[in-house]
Amino acid sequence: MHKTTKCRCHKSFLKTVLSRSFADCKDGGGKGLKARLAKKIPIQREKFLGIKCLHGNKSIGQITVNSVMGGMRGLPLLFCETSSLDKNKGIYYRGILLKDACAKLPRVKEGSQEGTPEGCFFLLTTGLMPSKEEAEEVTNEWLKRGTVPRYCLRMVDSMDKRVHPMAQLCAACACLSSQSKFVEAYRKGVRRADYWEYVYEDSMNLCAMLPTVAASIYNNVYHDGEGTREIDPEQDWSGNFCRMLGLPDEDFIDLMRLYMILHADHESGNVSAHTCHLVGSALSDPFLSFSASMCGLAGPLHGLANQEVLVWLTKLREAIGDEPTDEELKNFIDKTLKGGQVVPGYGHAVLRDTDPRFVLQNEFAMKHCKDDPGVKLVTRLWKIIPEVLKKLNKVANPYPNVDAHSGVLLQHYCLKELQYYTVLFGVSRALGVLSQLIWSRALGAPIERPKSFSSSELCKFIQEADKKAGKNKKC
Ligand SMILES: CC(=O)SCCNC(=O)CCNC(=O)[C@H](O)C(C)(C)COP(=O)(O)OP(=O)(O)OC[C@H]1O[C@@H](n2cnc3c(N)ncnc32)[C@H](O)[C@@H]1OP(=O)(O)O
Ligand SMILES: O=C([O-])CC(=O)C(=O)O
Repeated sequence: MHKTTKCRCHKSFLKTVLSRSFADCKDGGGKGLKARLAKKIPIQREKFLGIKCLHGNKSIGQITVNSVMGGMRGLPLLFCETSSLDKNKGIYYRGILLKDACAKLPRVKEGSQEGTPEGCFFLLTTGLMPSKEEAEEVTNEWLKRGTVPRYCLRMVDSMDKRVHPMAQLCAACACLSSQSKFVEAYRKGVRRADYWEYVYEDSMNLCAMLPTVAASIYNNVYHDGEGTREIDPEQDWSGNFCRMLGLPDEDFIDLMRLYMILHADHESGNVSAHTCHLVGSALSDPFLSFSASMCGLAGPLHGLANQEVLVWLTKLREAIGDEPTDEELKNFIDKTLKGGQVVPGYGHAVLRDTDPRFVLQNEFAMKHCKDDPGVKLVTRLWKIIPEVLKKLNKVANPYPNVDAHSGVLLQHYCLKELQYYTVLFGVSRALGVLSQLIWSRALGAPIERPKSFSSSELCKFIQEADKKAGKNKKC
């Protein structure tokens, strides 16, 4: 928000601005992703400013003691242009239900049955469904920008194999910060209104480089550094990534395209997106902001849950085999719960039904590998685990989330190394959190800094509120 322009807004002008919808400017301006953004950003900036000037004092929620002590769950607090989560229907990318977005994204590669993550990035950033040519343009941009600087690869190559692949990803992305165009421009005193252009450049470069960085981590940890780092200009982003992982099977590349689209964005309150936004709000560059975001994704209650699911399924299969009875499954789940552990891949902070990202992966599995024992087991557990969790009478959402399915699909296509799975999630999440970061800088979002309370301050607050309400209890 630009303070100097705040007071000069004319109400009638602002009202006109607010009546325009984001999709109104379909022509988008010049060709290419950046030109389209350059055309849209001033319009959205006026709208953002207009909302703040005209309605800034309106209340849209209430803060309770639970909000402060309960992880801010459910508080309507954050701004997010790229996607929005409905607790029952799941995520909408730019107003389009994920399932429909997957269906509509253009199929770019001949023979491919899935859209491309590059097209998804175009959708998330511009708010427009790309044509085939526009999705291809992003692919070509990323092919041009994909070379990773030697010093970064040298650092990755020097990592001990015992360092978790997610810790390696965080380190590699932080080290790329020295490439930042944003840092360079900031040092030269670039105008605040132009920050977004440099954040855009960094974000495009980071997305382009991620497959090589991620595949190098994989090959170093699991294949003694064997494997190519060459980018093939005939392949798209996912094709190159799979080739570098040594898994060039066409169906697997299609799975990766789908996977990268499904895991990209989940509005801005989840741990990885919020972290990227928070760190970016201090004007840390996109490489550092993304690195911080990945530190959050690496937690077992968030992205690492997909690794935990496979660990849990492996233990289950070792204990009761590939085709256990329902009773045996229920007993195994009970044992997990009695051991004080959560059932990984189940539950969600916001969703209250089966995660559509789980369903979309299951649909892929039914098409390509329905007889795989892991897939069959995950499909059966989808019915059984909720029955058990419901009986606890405390789990807000007993249904599977995105992480409950991905592992068995990766196993089917021979990507067996569980500790690597969250890196794939991270590569995908870059598309969403970096799109959000471009928009945060484009709209001039300020530094994030909520107020905190100590327990005695909270008690004082409660006593005062009780006094006002005529009660007189001690905290
Ligand atoms: C990409 C993603 O991040 S999707 C989420 C991935 N994470 C997982 O799959 C891990 C397993 N799930 C969980 O731990 C939780 O469901 C979370 C972290 C996702 C959400 O947490 P919350 O919003 O606190 O869930 P909720 O309000 O339902 O929690 C209420 C209680 O149910 C428990 N609970 C929630 N989910 C589960 C589960 N899958 N298994 C067992 N218990 C659970 C909580 O631990 C909590 O118990 P407590 O009161 O004794 O502390
Ligand atoms: O929305 C959340 O809190 C977690 C999640 O599913 C995601 O980030 O994909």
